[in-house]
Amino acid sequence: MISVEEALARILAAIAPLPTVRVPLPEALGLVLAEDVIAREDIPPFDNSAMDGFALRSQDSKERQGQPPRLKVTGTVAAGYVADHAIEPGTAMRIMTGAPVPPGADTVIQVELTRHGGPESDWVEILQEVKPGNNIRPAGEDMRHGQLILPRGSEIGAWEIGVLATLGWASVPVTRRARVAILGTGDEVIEIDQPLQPGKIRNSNSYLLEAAVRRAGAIPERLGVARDTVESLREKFSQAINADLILTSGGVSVGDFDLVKNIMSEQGEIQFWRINMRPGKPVAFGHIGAVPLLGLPGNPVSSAVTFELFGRPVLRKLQGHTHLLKPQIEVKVEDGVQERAMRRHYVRAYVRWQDGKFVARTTGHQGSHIMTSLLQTNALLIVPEGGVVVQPGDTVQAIMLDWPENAS
Ligand SMILES: Nc1nc2c(c(=O)[nH]1)N[C@H]1C(S)=C(S)[C@@H](COP(=O)(O)OP(=O)(O)OC[C@H]3O[C@@H](n4cnc5c(N)ncnc54)[C@H](O)[C@@H]3O)O[C@H]1N2
Ligand code: MOO
Repeated sequence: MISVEEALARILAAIAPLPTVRVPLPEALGLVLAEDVIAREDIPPFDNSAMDGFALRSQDSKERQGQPPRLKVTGTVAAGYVADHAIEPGTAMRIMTGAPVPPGADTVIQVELTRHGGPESDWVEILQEVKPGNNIRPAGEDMRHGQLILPRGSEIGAWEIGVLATLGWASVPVTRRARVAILGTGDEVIEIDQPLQPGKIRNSNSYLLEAAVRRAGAIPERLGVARDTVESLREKFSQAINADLILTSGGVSVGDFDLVKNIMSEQGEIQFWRINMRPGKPVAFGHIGAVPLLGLPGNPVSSAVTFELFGRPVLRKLQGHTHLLKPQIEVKVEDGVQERAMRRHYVRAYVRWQDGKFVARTTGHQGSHIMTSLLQTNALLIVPEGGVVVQPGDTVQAIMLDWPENAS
């Protein structure tokens, strides 16, 4: 049996990022930029007003003999339009937020600091002296033509989409999404819309994995369930040949019908199987032809947990991410973990912030068949190898499943 760290390192070493494609900007959410984004113009593109008010020359805002200066209003510049004349000494123009500053003006005073005769008024009194540049957002203040704005490798979130839209990137070069073939195995496993029969259980793993794959930004394809025969598995694997990753569940342990490993040796190679962890000991990794295959255990909780620990980082690496792993923090375990495991134990828990600390409560019975132990889980507590008991109030490391992956 190898350690979790060694397994992860060996799996990731066998994975390379997928090719680059160009996608429409809205579809780039969650993907990784494949080229540097360099501004091809200044942003803002022109000097513009930060306030609704009046554009004027700052000299004209100075008091005269204790009186506020009174200027002639020569027109209005609305956002989206350009003034058709310049500001001359002693004049001002009404200006709206976002409108280009007219030539001749070097400052803007907000409307609240003026007195005027209404929207059509041809005069305005300036009630406060304003400095040059006041309320003017200069061209290029945000981004300069030629400036590197987002380096390749950046993850595209909603805010990056906003920046790219600002620069007019209607389509974006990204590392493409991974296609993932998902295969259940086992004669006992039936489809979820079938009535239960003696000895049978529903194929929950394929659905859980499909959702988890989609949440990781990849494209899942469920191939159904292979019977416990070499022929059935061969037939299913032949459908997965164009995938970027094959995920199986079940059939990787030592039972008489655990045949996934046999097919891996027949059609590719097994790099390893069995990891010193609970749940999830019989994880297998290798290839079918050139396609990497991650064989997850059949027990549903084992399959869910090992997907988070190995499958998700694989998908992130395939999709060009450099931050692969969820952050770990120290938490205080309110209820403790009494179940002893000789393997490293990943205990499902809910972590909350309370009185200045992270506090965890486990989700109850931790058997690898207890689906309900996955509910209300937002963290995996790491109980070290060797049968360690965690007493109530003890501190352990927790992997925060809902937090974004770390720089690592
Ligand atoms: N003699 C040994 N037996 C077992 C060992 C061992 O070391 N020696 N390891 C146990 C552990 S730990 C695990 S985990 C399981 C993993 O076995 P497999 O990955 O080969 O999975 P199966 O035997 O096919 O199934 C295990 C369990 O999961 C249920 N299952 C399978 N597929 C699905 C599915 N798609 N949806 C829902 N549930 C599924 C299946 O019915 C079994 O109950 O092996 C132990 N045995
Ligand atoms: O590794 Mo198994 O996943 O303990 O149930």
